[in-house]
Amino acid sequence: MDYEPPFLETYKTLLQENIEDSNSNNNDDDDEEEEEVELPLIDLKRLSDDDEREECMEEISEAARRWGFFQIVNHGVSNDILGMMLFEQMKLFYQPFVKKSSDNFLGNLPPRTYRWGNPSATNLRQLLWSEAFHFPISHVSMVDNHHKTLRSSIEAFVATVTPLAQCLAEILACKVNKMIKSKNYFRENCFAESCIIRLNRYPPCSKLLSSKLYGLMPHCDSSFLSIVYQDHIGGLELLKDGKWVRVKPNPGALVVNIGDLYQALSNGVYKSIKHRVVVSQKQERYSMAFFYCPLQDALIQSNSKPAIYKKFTFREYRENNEKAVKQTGDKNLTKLTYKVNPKSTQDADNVGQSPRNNLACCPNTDNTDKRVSF
Ligand SMILES: O=C(O)CCC(=O)C(=O)O
Ligand SMILES: [Fe+2]
Repeated sequence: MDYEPPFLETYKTLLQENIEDSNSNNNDDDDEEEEEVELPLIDLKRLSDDDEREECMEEISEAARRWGFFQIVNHGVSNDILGMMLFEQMKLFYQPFVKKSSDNFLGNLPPRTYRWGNPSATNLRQLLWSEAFHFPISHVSMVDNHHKTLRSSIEAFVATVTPLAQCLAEILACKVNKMIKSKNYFRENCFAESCIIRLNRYPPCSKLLSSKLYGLMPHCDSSFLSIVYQDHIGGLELLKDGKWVRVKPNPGALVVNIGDLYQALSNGVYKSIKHRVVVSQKQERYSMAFFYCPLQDALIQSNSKPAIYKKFTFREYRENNEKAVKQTGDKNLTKLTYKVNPKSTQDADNVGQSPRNNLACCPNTDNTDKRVSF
């Protein structure tokens, strides 16, 4: 199939060495089957009901504290838009590999808009059995007219998912006592153009390899929060109480997860949880992630005292992530370097301690404020 990236040819040596190695050591540590869990499911329709709104907001906050992950229905992003996105995504990935990987395939976009595998992998775990198109939203307008239905679908998706992300961010903020100084923090710092979208495809993978490599390595997202649409195949796993668990796929819902920026802003109340994607032996899988991010110079500083994290700008954080990936292969170390007291045990694993329900910046305390809607 001419659309598949040449994983086997490109990583031949790495694959041979590591497979021989693991066969002779018989040390496959991932034989154990992970437990499957259902993420807390939140019906956002309840936000429009005066009797249920408060309880629904509380559930969102609780899920973000305890799980760092939850799923939402009646979120306002229509099935038509999601269906169109999936259709466009499949059309894109089914283009021949030589075309997808050529310069200017989509127009005048930066070279790493399309990415696959991991050129710097030194072992199988780093290889990444996946391909992705990664667009800062500010680049979407540069997609040329050969792909205009892709461009218009992304624009329609972004137009509904950005207010959804802002609404969730504001609900989370109002549930942590005095977390941010201004109730307009997200409106002033996050815009559609500061966000990122990533279209993922995970090709099927042979039985021999599928247990030895990842579609996406364990990572935390750098966003405030991420909103993910996935198909029915499954493969997303997250670290829950120190153990990897499989997330039961629900294509009728969107998955929301807390990113590093929100963990820092909430002074560790909300958890940016490590997650990864494992690959299927039989079927390809699609997912689409929207990363709700601020402008590069936005300051991330929790107003809660004592602060667990030093203040930083998003630009600084991203640059340090890039350095950490180059030096150690693991961007997750960046979060630790921002801890005021790296030895302190008070962090995101120690959640649920802070005073709650001060609604000083809650979108609903001011009943005239109806800007947050679906
Ligand atoms: O494919 C998924 O379900 C998750 C994708 C993801 O974690 C990411 O793109 O950061
Ligand atoms: Fe992620």
